[in-house]
Amino acid sequence: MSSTVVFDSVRPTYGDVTALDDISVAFDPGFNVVLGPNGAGKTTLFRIGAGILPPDAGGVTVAGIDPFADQSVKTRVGYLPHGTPLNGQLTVSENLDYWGRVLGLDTRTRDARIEQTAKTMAVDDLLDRPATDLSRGQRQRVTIARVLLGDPAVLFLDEPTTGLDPGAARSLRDQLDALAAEGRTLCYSTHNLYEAEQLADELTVIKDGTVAAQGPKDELIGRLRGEGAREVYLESDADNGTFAALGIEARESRDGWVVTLPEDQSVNDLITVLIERGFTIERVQEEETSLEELYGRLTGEEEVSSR
Ligand SMILES: Nc1ncnc2c1ncn2[C@@H]1O[C@H](COP(=O)(O)OP(=O)(O)OP(=O)(O)O)[C@@H](O)[C@H]1O
Repeated sequence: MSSTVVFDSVRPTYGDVTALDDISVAFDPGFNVVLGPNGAGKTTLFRIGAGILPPDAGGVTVAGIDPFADQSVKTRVGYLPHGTPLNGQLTVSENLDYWGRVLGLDTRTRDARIEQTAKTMAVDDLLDRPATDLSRGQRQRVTIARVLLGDPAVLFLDEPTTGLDPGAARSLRDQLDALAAEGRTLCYSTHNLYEAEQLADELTVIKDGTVAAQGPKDELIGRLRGEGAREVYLESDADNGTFAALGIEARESRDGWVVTLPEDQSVNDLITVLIERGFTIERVQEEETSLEELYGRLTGEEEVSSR
């Protein structure tokens, strides 16, 4: 069964604030990274998908079912809110057991799932520790083990690596990557463009309650690369007069030229013209367009990216 999540023209409001403006967007199995400035509407979208916040208009389906009409959503969909607390008075195992009860799992299933998810998230050696003793990274792994208890096909994870040190964040990302590779649908919000670039199969950028862009990560960045003027380094014996005659801005750099290609001109066209005029081209290097640049163009904002 496909575990695709489909939002169809959803419009949630908080009082007179319209958090999302008739958004239609779908998330397929794999790693879906959702980016957007503070207040863009990411958390709101996840809360709707998890069947927690009913929209005022529009609808959502998870694997074809309406999460607001069908209680099986509790085990089909896992939701990790930003800054999820654990009960510090209880051990890790008791926290997981409590959540298993909330999900309605029977004792045998609960025990089996606790053992399995604790292993998956590498917290099996922490089961008897009081939750209050855990480091932030350990706590975050336990909360994700908790989200996995119902064996959900769809996971909404709201900024799960915020506040983790680089090592803890990396190991958590590796574990989440493995979950996506199993065929689950991970919807993952972050403000960290480095991890978005590392993890995403599909990128969605939300701005002011609308979808500014969505697509496979490489395709989105590639699309941007084809837009606007861009710089290309050419190692060539061509001279400035030639570039000027072609109407192309160029400045000398190292053993060649940095040329600014207009939007409507391809590198191949330029190379062809230069070769026709008898010049040699030793090397061509196009500027890489980064996700940071894409994000900046789509949202008009600079995002802080912490590695
Ligand atoms: N409980 C609430 N009551 C009133 N307005 C809210 C509430 N929750 C969110 N909003 C508003 O809805 C909009 C979307 O907020 P949301 O939390 O979904 O954004 P976000 O993209 O997750 O932001 P962040 O990156 O800061 O977590 C914002 O304008 C926010 O102020």
